[in-house]
Amino acid sequence: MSEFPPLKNDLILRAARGEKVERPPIWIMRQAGRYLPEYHEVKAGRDFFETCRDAEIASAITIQPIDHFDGLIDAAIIFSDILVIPQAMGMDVQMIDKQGPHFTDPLRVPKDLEKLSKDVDVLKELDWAFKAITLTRKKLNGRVPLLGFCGGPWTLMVYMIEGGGSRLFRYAKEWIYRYPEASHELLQRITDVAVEFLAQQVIAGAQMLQVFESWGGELGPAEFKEFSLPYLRQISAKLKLRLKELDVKEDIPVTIFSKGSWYALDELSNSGYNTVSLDWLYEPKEAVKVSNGRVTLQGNIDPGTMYGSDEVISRKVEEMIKGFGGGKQNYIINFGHGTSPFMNPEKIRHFLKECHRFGSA
Ligand SMILES: Cc1c2[nH]c(c1CCC(=O)O)Cc1[nH]c(c(CCC(=O)O)c1C)Cc1[nH]c(c(CCC(=O)O)c1C)Cc1[nH]c(c(C)c1CCC(=O)O)C2
Repeated sequence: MSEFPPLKNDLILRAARGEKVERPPIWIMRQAGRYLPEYHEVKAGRDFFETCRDAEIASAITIQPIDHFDGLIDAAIIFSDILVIPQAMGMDVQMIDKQGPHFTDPLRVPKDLEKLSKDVDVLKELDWAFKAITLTRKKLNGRVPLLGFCGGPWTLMVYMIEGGGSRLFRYAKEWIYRYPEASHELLQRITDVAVEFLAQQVIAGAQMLQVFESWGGELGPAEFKEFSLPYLRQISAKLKLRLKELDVKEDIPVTIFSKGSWYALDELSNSGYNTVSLDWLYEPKEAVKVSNGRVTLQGNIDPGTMYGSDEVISRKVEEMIKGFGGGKQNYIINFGHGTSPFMNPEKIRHFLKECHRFGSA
C-alpha cells in the first residue's frame, strides 16, 4: 500500500482512534450525489451501477464534494452502493430512476437460498470496486482519507427478501418470525462476504470503513440482539483477523451506523467498532453518557435542518457540537442520515463552515 501519496489530512483517523484533535472532522453521508449539479453532468443519464463500475467515473464522483467544498470536508467515501454484495452473491439488482433499487427475483421462501452463489469469489465478483478504490485513492493525492463501506447483514437481507425499499417489511418479518433458521443462514452468508469485501477494500486502498445497518430500527431490542448485533460483532472481529492475515499493519478504524437502534448504543459501544454513527433521534449528551468514552461518536444533525435558514443551521450546529462535549475528542461530525436530492449545496456549505467555526472554538 506504500505506492499511495502521503496523507495530508488525517484528522478523521485520529478522531476515530480516540486521540485529542484540534477540531472535529466532518464528512456527510451521501455527500456525492444528486444534490450536486456536477453529479448529473458526470453521470450523464447513465445507469447507476454502470457509473459505480466505471473506475474513472466513480472516482470523479467520489471527489466532487471534496472539490466543491474545498478544504471543508475531511474524508471521501467511495461512490458505490450497499447492494453490490447481493449482486456478488448472484442476485440481479437494478436502480430505477426516482424509485430506487429493484431486485428482479427476490428471496421469498427458504428454498430460494439455493439461488445464491456458494463460495462467492469476492476478489473476482467485485474487482471493479477495488479498482475504483485504488484509482480514487491515487487521484485524491492524500488530500483526505478514503472511506470504504458495506451494508449490514440485516439490512441487506431485507433488500434481498423484499426486493427493494419497503414500508411494511412483510416478507423480511415473515422470514425472521417464521423461518428463523433460514434467516440465520442467510445472515451468515452475507456476513462472510461482507468481511472479505471490507478487507479487500483496505488492500485496494480504503483507509477507514463503515458498515451501514440502515434498517436496524425496524427490529425491536430482542430481535436486534438476535438478527443484527451478532453479525455486526462478527464483522468487526473477523475483519481484524482477516486484515492481520493479509499483513495489514495499520489499525483501520471501523464505524457502525445502525439507524434507529437507539436502545443498542451501550452494546454497540462494546462491539469492536471504533466509531458509532448516530441518527438524529439521539440526544448528543445522553449518547456521550452511554458510550462513556468507549468509542468515538459520529453524527447526528437532522439532514432536514438543511431546509432551514442559515441562522437555524448555525444554531443547530452549535448545539450539536456542544452536546458532543465540544468535539475535540471522540467525535466526528456527520448528518444523522444522508443528503437528499432537494438540498441546496450552498446550505451545506454554510453548515460545513459553521462546523469549522464552532468546532475550532
Ligand atoms: C440503504 C442504502 C443504499 N445505499 C446505501 C445505503 C446505506 C445508507 C443509507 O441508509 O442511506 C449506501 C450508499 N449509496 C451511495 C453511497 C455513496 C457514497 C456517498 O455516501 O456519497 C453510499 C455510501 C450512493 C447512491 N445510492 C443511490 C444513489 C442515487 C442513485 C441515482 O443517481 O439515481 C446514490 C448517489 C441509490 C440507492 N441506494 C440505496 C437506495 C435505497 C437507493 C435509492 C434511494 C435514493 O435514490 O437515494 C441503498
